[in-house]
Amino acid sequence: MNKRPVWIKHAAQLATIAGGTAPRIKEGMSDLGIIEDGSVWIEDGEIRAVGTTAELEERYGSRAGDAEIVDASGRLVTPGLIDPHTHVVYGGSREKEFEMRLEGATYMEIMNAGGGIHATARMTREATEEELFEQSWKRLDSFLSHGVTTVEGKSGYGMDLETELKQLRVMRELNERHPVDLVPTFMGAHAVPLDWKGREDEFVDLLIREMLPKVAEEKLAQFNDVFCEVGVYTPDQTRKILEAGKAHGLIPKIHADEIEPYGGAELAVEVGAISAEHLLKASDEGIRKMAEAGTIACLLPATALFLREEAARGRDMVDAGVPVAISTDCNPGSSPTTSMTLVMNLACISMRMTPAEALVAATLNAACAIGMERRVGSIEEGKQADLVMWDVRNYQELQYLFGANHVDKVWKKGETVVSKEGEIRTQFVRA
Ligand SMILES: N=CN[C@@H](CCC(=O)O)C(=O)O
Ligand SMILES: [Zn+2]
Repeated sequence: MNKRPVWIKHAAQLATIAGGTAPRIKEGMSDLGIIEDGSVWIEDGEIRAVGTTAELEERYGSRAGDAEIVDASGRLVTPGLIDPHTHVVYGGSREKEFEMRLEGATYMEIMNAGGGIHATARMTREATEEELFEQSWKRLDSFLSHGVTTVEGKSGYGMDLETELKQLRVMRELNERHPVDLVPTFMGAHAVPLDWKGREDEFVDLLIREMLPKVAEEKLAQFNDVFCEVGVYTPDQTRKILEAGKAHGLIPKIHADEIEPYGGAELAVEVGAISAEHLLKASDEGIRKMAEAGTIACLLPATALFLREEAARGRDMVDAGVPVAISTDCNPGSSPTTSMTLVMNLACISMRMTPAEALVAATLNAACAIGMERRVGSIEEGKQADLVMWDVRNYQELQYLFGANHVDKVWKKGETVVSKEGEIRTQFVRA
């Protein structure tokens, strides 16, 4: 824990996103609570005060000598970004499938032939806990370097009790030892294991009978997710798994309407899911129901890009009143990226969300999608001091200068965990 307070001063724009813990909808998604010449006082890992630099001078000026002072002149400061949907703990890599897809194979063809999720499951089963820990640690470092301070992670590359528990235990240890907060989700129903093909209902029963109770007993997950998709789990099987999870205190999430329209958005509402993920093919009725119920749409535009699919209808969802969050979906098959900045850029470019909406979707609404809204997602007194200073002047520039990493500094619980000062060593000399 940083013993000295940190005083961030003179931010050109401090995007606080302050004002309540409910997910933002409609115009609320454009309200960034910007303070110009903004200032934040951080102490004991918490945000203690937020205001203009002049206001904080009055309150803390006498203590300036005790503090580490950070001059944020000309820069944007935001809450740490939050990634509410990842498959960050996995073994191996699938770059050959990427090539196969470019040569014409589809994602589902590769998976049905025993590749895809099954290939990663084989590599994850073979990996030791130490190997998974080390590989995933590096990915969490990469998230941090992109300004992401909280990440959700799913199991699902085992689909047998032993490997599911192994993935979840690795996540627990990462959460304890890595600065990033890692929020765990059980996803034993990520695919139908190859040796259970044709006996899907029996596998669902096994998952409910053996896996869910063990995961719950060891308190290894907060959420329960299912890949509800044509050729994977039907809506009925999904409902059964999620209802059983609820009885163990696990909150439902659904990979819904990703490849084919399948009533996944409607089912998310019916089972009281906190969020529905993907939604590329969600129906108008599903979107309407999600808006009515306040179910969060977790949209994954980098996945759509990487699979060369049309992105979800982010603009329509925001306009319909659905609370929208965005995420990398970091995984080895459909989105091997850790860049939430790219995801924000794509939210604007592929889904016609505005720069402000994209930032809310990657902070407060993302926090709400994983039940972390009381601790993170905005810059407010009492919240965890997770912040990013960006080398851009305003929030529009962050989305406009796309494809680059503009992170300058990242604080996690008040500690500097990324600092790019002096990283580039060229020297500009005017001719
Ligand atoms: N669609 C299902 N699951 C993951 C992909 C997992 C993989 O291909 O390894 C997703 O969310 O995109
Ligand atoms: Zn996913």
